[in-house]
Amino acid sequence: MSKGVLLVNLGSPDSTDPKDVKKYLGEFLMDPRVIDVPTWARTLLVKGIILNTRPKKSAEAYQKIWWKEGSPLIVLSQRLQKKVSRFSDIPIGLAMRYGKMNIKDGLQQLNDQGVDEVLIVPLYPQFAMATTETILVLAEELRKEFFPHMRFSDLPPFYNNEAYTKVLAKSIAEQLENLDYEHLLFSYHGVPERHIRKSDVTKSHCKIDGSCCQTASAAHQFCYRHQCYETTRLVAEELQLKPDTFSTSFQSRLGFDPWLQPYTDRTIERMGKQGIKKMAIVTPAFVSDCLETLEEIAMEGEEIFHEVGGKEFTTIPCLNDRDDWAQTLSSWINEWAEVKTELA
Ligand SMILES: C=CC1=C(C)c2cc3[nH]c(cc4nc(cc5[nH]c(cc1n2)c(C)c5CCC(=O)O)C(CCC(=O)O)=C4C)c(C)c3C=C
Ligand SMILES: [Fe+2]
Ligand SMILES: [Fe+2]
Repeated sequence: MSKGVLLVNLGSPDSTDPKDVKKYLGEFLMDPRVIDVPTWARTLLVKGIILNTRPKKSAEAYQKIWWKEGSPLIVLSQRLQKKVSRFSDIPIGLAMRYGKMNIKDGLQQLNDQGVDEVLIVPLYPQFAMATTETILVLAEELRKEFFPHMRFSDLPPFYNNEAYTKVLAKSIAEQLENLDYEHLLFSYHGVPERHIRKSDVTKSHCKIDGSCCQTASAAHQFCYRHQCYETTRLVAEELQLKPDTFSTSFQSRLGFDPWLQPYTDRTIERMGKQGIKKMAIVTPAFVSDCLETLEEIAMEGEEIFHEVGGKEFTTIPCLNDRDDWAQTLSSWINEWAEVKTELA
C-alpha cells in the first residue's frame, strides 16, 4: 500500500462578497453536526433567518482581515502544508471541510498520486462534533462511495500531546517575553452545551457544572470542554504561570442556546472593569489564524478592553506555519508512515 496524508481545516468563503459568504455559511451551518437540530428546524433557522442577516455582517468582518492572497485561514493552511511536505517523504494533501478545496478533491488528488492508505489529519487540537467528527464522517462517506479501495486512519486530537503543548507554550513565551502582562486568557471557540452532552459516550458524565471535566472519565475522549481545559492546564504548567494570572473562556457563540461559559467577550469586559490594564490572549482551538482570531479577538476584543479602561491588549498568533509546529506535525506523520501496514 502507498501512504499519504490529508490535512483538513474548516474552510472560508471564496471572497468577501456577501454572496460568497452566504454560500459558504449556507453549507457550513446546514451541517447537522454544526447546528444539530431536526432538518426542518435547521432549514428554517439557517435559510429563513441566519442567511438573511448574517452574510452582510460576516462579509464586513471578512473584509477587515482578508489578505491579497485570499483567506488567511486558507493561505496559512497552505503554508503549513508546504512546510510539512518538506519534512515528510510521503504526499501531503490539504482540504477544507466547507467551500473550495473540498475533501473529495483532496482524496482524488492523493488517489491520482497512487496513494491508497490515507492519514486524515483534522487541524483541530481538541475534539468537537462540529469539527473533528464532521470531517471524519464525511471522509468515510466519500471513501465508501468513491474510493472503496482506500484505507483511512486518523490523527487523534492532540490537545494534551506533550510536543504540541510545548510548541504552543514556546510560541506564547516568545510573544510575552518583554511584556509585563497581568493576565493571559486562553480563549477557545465555543460550542452549544448540548454538543458536549451529545458527545458524552457514558451518557451521564458531563454535567457542565465546572467539576466533571476534572474527574477522570471515558467521556473525556470526546469532551471538547475537558480537552480545552487540559490544553490550558498543560500549557500553563509548562509556562509556570501563577494560578491567578491565567484563565479559560469560550468565544464566537451564535443564537440563543446556552454555549460553553465563561464567554470571552464578557470575560474581557470584566477584566477591564476589575482594573486589569494589560492582558494577553491566546486562541488554542485554532491552528491557523482566521476570522475568529484576527477580527473577533484582535479587533473586537481589543475594542471591548479599551472601552472599559484596559490599556494593552496583546493577541498571540496561532501556530500557523511555525517551523517547530510543522516539524511536530511531520514527526507524527512520519511515525505513522513508518508503521508497517499489515495485510487485511
Ligand atoms: C452553530 C454554529 C457554530 C459552531 C458549533 C461552531 C464550532 C466551531 N467552529 C470552529 C472554528 C471556526 N469557526 C469559524 C467561523 C464561524 N463559526 C460559525 C459557527 C459555528 N462554529 C460561524 C457562523 C462562522 C463564520 C463567521 C461568522 O459569521 O462569525 C472559523 C473561521 C473561518 C474563516 O474563514 O476564517 C473557524 C476557524 C471550531 C474550532 C468550532 C468548535 C470547536
Ligand atoms: Fe465556528
Ligand atoms: Fe466534562
